[in-house]
Amino acid sequence: FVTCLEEEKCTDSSCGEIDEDVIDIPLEHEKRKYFREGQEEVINDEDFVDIIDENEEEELQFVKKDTIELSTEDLYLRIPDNERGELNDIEGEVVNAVRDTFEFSPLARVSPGTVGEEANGLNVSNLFGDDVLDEFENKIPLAEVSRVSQQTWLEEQHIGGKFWNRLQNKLAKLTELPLGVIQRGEPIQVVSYTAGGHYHAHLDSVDDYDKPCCFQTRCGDKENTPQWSECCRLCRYMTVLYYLSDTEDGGETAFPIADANDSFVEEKFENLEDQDWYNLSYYCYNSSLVVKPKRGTAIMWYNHFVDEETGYLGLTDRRSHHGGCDLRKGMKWIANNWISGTTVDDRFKSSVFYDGP
Ligand SMILES: O=C(O)CCC(=O)C(=O)O
Ligand SMILES: [Fe+2]
Repeated sequence: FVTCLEEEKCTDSSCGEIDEDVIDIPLEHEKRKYFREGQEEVINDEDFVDIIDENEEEELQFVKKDTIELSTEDLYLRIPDNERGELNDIEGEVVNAVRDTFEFSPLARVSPGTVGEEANGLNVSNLFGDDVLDEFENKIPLAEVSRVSQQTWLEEQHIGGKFWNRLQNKLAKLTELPLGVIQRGEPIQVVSYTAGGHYHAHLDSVDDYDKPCCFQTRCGDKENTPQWSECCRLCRYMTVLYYLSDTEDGGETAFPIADANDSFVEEKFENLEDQDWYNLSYYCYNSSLVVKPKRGTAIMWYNHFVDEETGYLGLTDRRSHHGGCDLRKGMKWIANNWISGTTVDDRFKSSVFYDGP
């Protein structure tokens, strides 16, 4: 769809020429405000947001924290446990598609053969696989390795258009962003951890404003640009993280400085070396927000501020640092659904992940 929200930004004819997948939507919206201001608020029943899918009359609800360990109630949502709930679909269709691929022993996880391997039509990678190998050769403790996990990218073709569309519609309602914003985002990333696995605190997005957004960029002659490419920067406005499994022991998602005020954030970064608060193998439970994975639930948060002048993607919010704590037993499965945001200058640039209807 085409949106020309502010008349003066385009003439009638330039609007007419814009491809259907080009989006011009400032990012400010109700849920974000609710999130930012919600820290101090008591959440009443009537504040809960019901999101009804017009076609299927399913609903998503924001729920209170009685089912989970959370210090901030309003950023948690639960998808109903009914038999055909969205995440049960993900559990069935997505996880089954990749489960065989991911069933490596902890040792296989760091053997060269598993790095960038193709299996069941999916590319599996150990992110920082080579680093992990180096670390192992140098006998550096697992706790010092920033990420120990496996991940793969799921696209529409892997799980089918029907499911993909339903999920995107749900996300649009959930995030209160236009469907077009959801559609131009990256594929879904499925991540699994075995015992000892973790991902130390990090930002999902970056502030490297010399580079264009990866979701809008083709590097060299590549069809689209890998999310980790050097030529571009991640522009992940929001993260929606689905829990595809419970965890028996450990494996929480931690936000070490989620509730920090500005000066506290500065302090945390000034003394980073001393404090090492981002090392979740050691400091998971010092975090200001710790979420215990529960299958069929999801959390979402904002990685960026909205630029106050333009209403488009602003700087990253360092309070959104987060990661996965050490899993001590069994397996943990999650999926990341990143929602891309564009800067004002690139607002008419299309996404490499979406060709339009
Ligand atoms: O495993 C988790 O709970 C967090 C994962 C994460 O932050 C990521 O994959 O970017
Ligand atoms: Fe992350």
